[in-house]
Amino acid sequence: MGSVGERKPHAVCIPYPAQGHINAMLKLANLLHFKGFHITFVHTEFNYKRVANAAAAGSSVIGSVDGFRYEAIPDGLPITSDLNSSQDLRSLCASIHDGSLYGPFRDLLERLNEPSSGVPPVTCIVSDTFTSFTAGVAEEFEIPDVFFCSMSACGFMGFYHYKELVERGIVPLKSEDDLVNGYLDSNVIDWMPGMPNMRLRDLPSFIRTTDPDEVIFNFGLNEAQASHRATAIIINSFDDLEGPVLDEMSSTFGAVYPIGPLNLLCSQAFGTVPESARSSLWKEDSACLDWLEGREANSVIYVNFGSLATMTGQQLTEFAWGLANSGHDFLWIIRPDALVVDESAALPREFLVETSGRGFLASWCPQEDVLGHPSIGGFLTHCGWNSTMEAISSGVPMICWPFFADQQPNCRFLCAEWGVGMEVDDDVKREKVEEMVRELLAGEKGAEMRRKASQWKERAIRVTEPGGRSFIKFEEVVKDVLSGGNVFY
Ligand SMILES: O=c1ccn([C@@H]2O[C@H](COP(=O)(O)OP(=O)(O)O[C@H]3O[C@H](CO)[C@@H](O)[C@H](O)[C@H]3O)[C@@H](O)[C@H]2O)c(=O)[nH]1
Repeated sequence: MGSVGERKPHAVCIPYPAQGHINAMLKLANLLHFKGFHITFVHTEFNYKRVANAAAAGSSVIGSVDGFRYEAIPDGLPITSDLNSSQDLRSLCASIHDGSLYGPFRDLLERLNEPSSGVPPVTCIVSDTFTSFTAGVAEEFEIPDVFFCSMSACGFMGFYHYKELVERGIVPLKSEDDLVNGYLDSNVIDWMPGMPNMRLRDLPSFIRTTDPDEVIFNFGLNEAQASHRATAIIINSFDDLEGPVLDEMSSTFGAVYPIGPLNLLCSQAFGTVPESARSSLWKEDSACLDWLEGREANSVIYVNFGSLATMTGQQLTEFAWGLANSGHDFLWIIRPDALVVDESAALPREFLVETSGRGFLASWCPQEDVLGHPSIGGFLTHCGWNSTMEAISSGVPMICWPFFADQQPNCRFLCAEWGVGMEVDDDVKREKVEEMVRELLAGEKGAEMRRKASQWKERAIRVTEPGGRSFIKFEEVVKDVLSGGNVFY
């Protein structure tokens, strides 16, 4: 690494190529840029096209600014022309596992290090915990590779414990019946430190298989174990929220730096989340913010299941009538690719008539602005970790419908540990949705959850302010690890 004042340090940031991971990594990259790093942010070619497409509509940023450049590398999968659809997760995991990104990523670093590249030599890699192949590249170039965990600690450690679940003969499940006969609910795991009373159903969802070769289960197992190769781990969480699990992570991996909520750390540094951290893969519809303007405080339920969750026509209909029958106003985001295609998946006309004037539908929105709007009284969410952190940062209580991956442990902690969530069954029923929306927006339990949510908000703000734990941890990882001990800012 160049010495103080000679050359800028240069971090190459590579997220796992999906929206939730990209958003969080881009915030971290902006913070490092703010600290004086030259940044190369690496998308896959497909996502680069999608971000560029959304950028044309003002929903994202892709153009290079001083000292912050984007690059694209192939991921080994065919590039489809449908820029509104996410890639198939199983194929993506298989392709990453097979090493498709390794060569292109290595070649990129070599190119960046050529004197003619016009950028400083690469001094560190910041890579997603689920793109651990970068550790091999970092060893070759003899630079640190700091892993960034865009998940919760409980989610990540859930994946880490996959190995022991296999060793103990718990996963794969013995029979398909175990998926439906209550087995996942009645089996409580008591040996995961910091994660009390976890039922099997609360673990990252890929354990729900009888196939020992299940692709995503094995991908999650291997990637989490590979985090032992990281120089250090940065995580978008904070001590107050996940203390015991973070302690366990630290004793397992050594240097762990909780710096979340990243959205607040960014607002703290820049006054707001900067334009350059906008990375939507879909075009945003900002008209919903105008619509929210006319509503009373805490009166609207916001419904959004993130960038990957899909639902059947049946589930769509149950949610629709649950919202309609609650009598409350709602803002519902349904992505163009959110519906399972072989179902009859359109919103019933009667529902649209019934809710005319008190519902707003859109396909993607500026979520952080929405959650920060005073009219929002509750969030019906899939419990993706960014959504969870953004809701906590805004003091918004949640109804949880976890779809997959780390969303199950996030839901468990939201409901059982942090007191700001209530869970809808996998098998969603309109009566339950109606009851929960009413309870959340107008009931006593909802009021108590709102009170707790606003306490979490205060704590989240405190830890990201100067002198707060996350603020300090960020300063430490920059100084001690990413800049190799050199103070350059
Ligand atoms: O209309 C929308 C919907 C979402 N978002 C943003 O998109 C991100 C969504 O992230 P997240 O809530 O984490 O959900 P996923 O997109 O599903 O994220 C994936 O990545 C997360 C981080 O690793 C995991 O926690 C999830 O389980 C995984 O599905 C958030 O920053 C939202 O603010 C928008 O801006 N507008």
